[in-house]
Amino acid sequence: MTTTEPTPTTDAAPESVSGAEIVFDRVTKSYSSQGRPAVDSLSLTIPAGQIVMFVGPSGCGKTTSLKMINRLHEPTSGTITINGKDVRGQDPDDLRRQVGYVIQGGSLFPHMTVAQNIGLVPGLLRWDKQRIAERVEELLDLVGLDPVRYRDRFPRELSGGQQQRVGVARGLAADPPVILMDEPFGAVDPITRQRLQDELMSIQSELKKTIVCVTHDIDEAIKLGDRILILQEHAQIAQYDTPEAILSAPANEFVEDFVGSGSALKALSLTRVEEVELTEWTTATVGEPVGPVLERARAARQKSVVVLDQRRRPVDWVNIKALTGETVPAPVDEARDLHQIDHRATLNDALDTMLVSAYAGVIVTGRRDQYVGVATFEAVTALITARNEAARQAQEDADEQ
Ligand SMILES: Nc1ncnc2c1ncn2[C@@H]1O[C@H](COP(=O)(O)OP(=O)(O)OP(=O)(O)O)[C@@H](O)[C@H]1O
Repeated sequence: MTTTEPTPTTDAAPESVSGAEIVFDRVTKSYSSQGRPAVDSLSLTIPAGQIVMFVGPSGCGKTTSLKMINRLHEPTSGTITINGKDVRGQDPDDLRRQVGYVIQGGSLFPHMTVAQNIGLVPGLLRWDKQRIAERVEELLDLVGLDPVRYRDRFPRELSGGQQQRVGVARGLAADPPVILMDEPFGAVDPITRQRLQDELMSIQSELKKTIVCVTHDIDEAIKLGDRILILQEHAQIAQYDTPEAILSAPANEFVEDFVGSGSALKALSLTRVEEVELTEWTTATVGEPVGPVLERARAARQKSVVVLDQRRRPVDWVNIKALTGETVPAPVDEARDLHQIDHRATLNDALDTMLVSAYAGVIVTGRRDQYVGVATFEAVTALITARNEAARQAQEDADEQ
């Protein structure tokens, strides 16, 4: 066992970062006295405020490594520190305050309401009732669930994606600097998965936590990770780098195989919708008189309008012919899927979403799900063409040298 702890970081973290640095120093975990350890002397620094994705073949030690951070597993030797403090020396309550934990399906307690599930850790930390209630409201809002509608429901009354959102809210409840996620979006359909990934990125842009996330899905790792840790058997590091670096310069054959073919296509996962030139679609607010809305739509030569709620969140996308009343109505079917995407979603996501959208475009949202514009099919394909052309040109230049 090592006796020297890594020195705590002395650099003051930028104010906007609320995450903490995690350092693995020669961490080993043996499940039995025979054979090579599941995790064999892993050393790694996870920078404060970043998302680091753990990927690798089944059984390579991803989950074991993750669970040693919050002491669900104890290392056989080596140390893990969070902001310089050895996790093993810490009081379990302190550790819970510092480390949120989100797993597949949300793993909510079925006999507890949404509010009780989210308030669980704050309750253990003996926050008063009022403070817990306020925190629950705030978090439901953050993960895109209306507190009034959802706080008193039981998990069985929620869809898989909603349960997962509540799971994320629960992980964030005590405002921990570190969040651990184990296959958090593994159990939902592809579109919901994409939506949840977008939400996570949007939350992270506000909160700047340190997020360590285990996934089987290399595309998810490329999309979400500031850095990706690719592990081989016994948690040996094959490569630990940014998605861009891993795609453009895989460290060895193992990484090349793991990342797979179609790197050009994968590069689409690195391009964000915010880079697309968005179209300013005509918008209307629920309850607003219809007359001026129709005038605006006609002036813009558009046959449909995006309807927003009072907080500028899209709630409907309607043909102007449907606006026959005096005021803009609230949507009939509140649960209708608008196929909107977050501005940090990837071009791949945008194309997937367009395939199921009624219009040749998707609504793009920004902070707190607020409307920013519409990405049209033409604008997305124009950007893809431009990117491909630039990549081709770069390849030609490289070949010439
Ligand atoms: N509680 C345990 N007791 C004994 N062996 C274990 C235990 N947990 C994990 N292992 C073994 O340790 C190794 C690493 O397992 P781990 O779950 O960390 O891998 P993983 O990379 O997360 O795998 P997967 O992607 O399949 O979830 C595997 O060989 C596994 O069989």
